[in-house]
Amino acid sequence: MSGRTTLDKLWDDHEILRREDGTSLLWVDRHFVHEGSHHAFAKIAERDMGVRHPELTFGVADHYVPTRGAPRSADIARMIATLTGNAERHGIELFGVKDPRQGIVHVAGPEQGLTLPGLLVVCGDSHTATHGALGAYAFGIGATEVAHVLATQTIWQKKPKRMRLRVEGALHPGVGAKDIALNWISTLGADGARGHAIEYAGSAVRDLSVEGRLTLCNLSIEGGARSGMVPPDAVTLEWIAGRPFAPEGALWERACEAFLALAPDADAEYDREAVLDASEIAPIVTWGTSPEEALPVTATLPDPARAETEAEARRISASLDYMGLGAGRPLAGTPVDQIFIGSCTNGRIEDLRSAAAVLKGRRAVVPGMISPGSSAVKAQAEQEGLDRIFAEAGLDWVASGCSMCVGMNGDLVESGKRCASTTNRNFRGRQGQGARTHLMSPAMAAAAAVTGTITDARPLLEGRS
Ligand SMILES: CC(C)[C@H](C(=O)O)[C@@H](O)C(=O)O
Ligand code: SF4
Repeated sequence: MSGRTTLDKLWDDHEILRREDGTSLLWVDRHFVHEGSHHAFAKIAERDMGVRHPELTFGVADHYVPTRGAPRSADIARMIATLTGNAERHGIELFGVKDPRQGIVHVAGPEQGLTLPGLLVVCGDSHTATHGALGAYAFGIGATEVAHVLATQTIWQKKPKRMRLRVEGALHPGVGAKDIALNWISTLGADGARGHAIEYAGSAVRDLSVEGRLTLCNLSIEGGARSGMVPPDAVTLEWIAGRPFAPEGALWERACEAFLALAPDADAEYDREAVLDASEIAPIVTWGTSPEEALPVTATLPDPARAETEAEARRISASLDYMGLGAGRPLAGTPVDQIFIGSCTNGRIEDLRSAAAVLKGRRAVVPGMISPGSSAVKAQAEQEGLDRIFAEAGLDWVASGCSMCVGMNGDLVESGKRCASTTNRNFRGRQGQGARTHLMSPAMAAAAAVTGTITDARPLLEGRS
């Protein structure tokens, strides 16, 4: 028998039983809920069921929280109140609007030490793969499954195929985790990793900070993967040590041993392998309406006339049309109307530092909003004086939440406006009806702010940290 991958180890540790059809019942160690989980609470209420393990479930207000002042409408306020009510009713600890631990679930969970290596983590949210950056097996689930987890603390799953994505070599300065992710998604396609759990490996991944790994795993789902994971190493342990919910003392020592044992065995076999050369990755920007429609900032836009098939030509035309872009023109230099920095993809402290490195001493020529991924990130950024750099650049520094990533709190991009955004989805209407979204890294969004166009951030970073 060959050795086990990290996924194999986590799967074996959580499998309670396997049905004849190959579906397994898995134990859930950590369950996160947010405002959107209200359907699931309603489902268990209908059947008069309680929450089986409220101490293993944590609630976070994120999708609907106001980033300025009070909620914009009674409906929005009700979404937050419903979460609060459900948490109280079932004895679930909640990081509510005013709690200093509040944040986007995929930022706050890891930050509080609730996401640990070896845990099976679920949430009714597609970007739950983010938590895999710490060596957890984490995936998003639907409302019926959320109800099942609330009622039983278990979930039925078919084991995904195992894929290893190695990124070897060193990234150039000004290129980061977001660029690695958009690079592989544009190469393999938005469906490229379907049915697979990705384990990220290679020297460029090992060299990433945990923040970078969280960004990388966050985008796994945009390439069709069920989950993304970085096997725990010394970087992981150092990042987790001392966080509020992390094990302490002798327990921590024992935990570290167990965490490191989750690395794949040397002879582990994967169903699929892919390799990227880090030195070939440039800052990437999306031009279309799917994260796979992405190109290096130095490239020219595609031309439907040069497409290989008619279907592809139609798809390119439709995307260019929606985005209001001309075929074959350079991507750099495209004027933007506004920028947004934040979200569970790029709202962490390092993201804000890299945006600040570009913005320091410069003025934005278009409006923009910066929403930290959590209240703790906000406090840290303010302690470092990043908020002053943003304010001096003329950008709005607001409270933490999902905000303009999806606009559920009312932070929307107007129809026809073009937004340089550090988020993870550029679907039609994602940031508002008719809104045009270009996904990019925080440094690139900052560069767009100071030039008013899609711009290579690298020259603006020269001589800066
Ligand atoms: C609203 C929520 C359930 C949704 C998701 O599942 O991902 C959101 O977070 C998103 O990013 O589109
Ligand atoms: S920040 Fe965006 S992607 Fe992340 S959970 Fe919120 S809405 Fe979803």
